Amino acid sequence: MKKALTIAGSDCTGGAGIQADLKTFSAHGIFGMSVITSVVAENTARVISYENISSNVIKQQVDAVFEDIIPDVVKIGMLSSIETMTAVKESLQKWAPTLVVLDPVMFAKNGNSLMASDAIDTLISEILPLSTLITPNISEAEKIAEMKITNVNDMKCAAKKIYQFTEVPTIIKGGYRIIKVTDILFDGNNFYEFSGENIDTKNTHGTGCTFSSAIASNLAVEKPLEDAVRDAKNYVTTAIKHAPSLGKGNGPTHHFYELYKNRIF
Ligand SMILES: Nc1ncnc2c1ncn2[C@@H]1O[C@H](COP(=O)(O)OP(=O)(O)O)[C@@H](O)[C@H]1O
Ligand SMILES: Cc1ncc(COP(=O)(O)OP(=O)(O)O)c(N)n1
Repeated sequence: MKKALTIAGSDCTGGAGIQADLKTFSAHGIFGMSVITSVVAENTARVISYENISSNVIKQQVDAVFEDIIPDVVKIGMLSSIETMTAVKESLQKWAPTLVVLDPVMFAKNGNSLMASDAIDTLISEILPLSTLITPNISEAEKIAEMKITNVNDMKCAAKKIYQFTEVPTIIKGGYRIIKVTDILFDGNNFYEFSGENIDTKNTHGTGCTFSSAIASNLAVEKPLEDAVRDAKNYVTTAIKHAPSLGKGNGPTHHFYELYKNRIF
């Protein structure tokens, strides 16, 4: 069985963060493991507060995983402070995982910040270059590439710019922010466009976490990058389409629709 590790924050309502990542790994038949960086008190409507786990405990969690069960892929989500980023950087340098999918989480969909504003430079200089794939949404890509993105051409320009200073393939998620739900991948040589059905729904809590974990799962089973992204796109589209409509805000998606669609409850 392939194994995946997520290094991310905990969403107590289960739609995003560590919880979404573990559900996505499981839905792909991957053994999931987790290192918690931050505990977030959040729901589908708001982020109430969060508290970061100490650097020591983050590093010890990573050591505990790697000295026993070596993951085939690492997915990174919420790293909210410079201290957290430094701890994760040191752990990655120590254990040198071959595949690292980085979702550079900065804000929750409801607009609440999940990363300190003084940490972005550290993210760019210390964490981005240690990744094998970066998966920003439009606003994250705007901050990393330092440019405004309003259309697919801007997405391409930003993905190329990020590649130029990181040498890491980058996929920019169009999500609901661009008219068409198109995601753009630049792998250093070519651009790839992934378009999916645009679902008119508010149930998109954790879509970024789910998408990047699905890509990580597909890379763990050695799918080529383009196939890994295409299959992850189909997975997240299905998960959004069949969301269970929970909560008062942006509800979570259905991570297990394909497994349970024929089951009568
Ligand atoms: N309403 C939607 N219909 C279909 N796909 C969507 C929708 N919203 C987001 N997606 C897809 O979900 C994935 C995650 O994107 P996004 O929601 O932008 O990430 P994030 O949660 O990081 O902001 C992308 O593949 C995006 O195209
Ligand atoms: C603990 C935690 N991590 C990440 C996020 C952001 O998740 P994302 O997939 O970008 O989706 P939204 O939550 O923004 O809908 C989070 N909310 N919590």
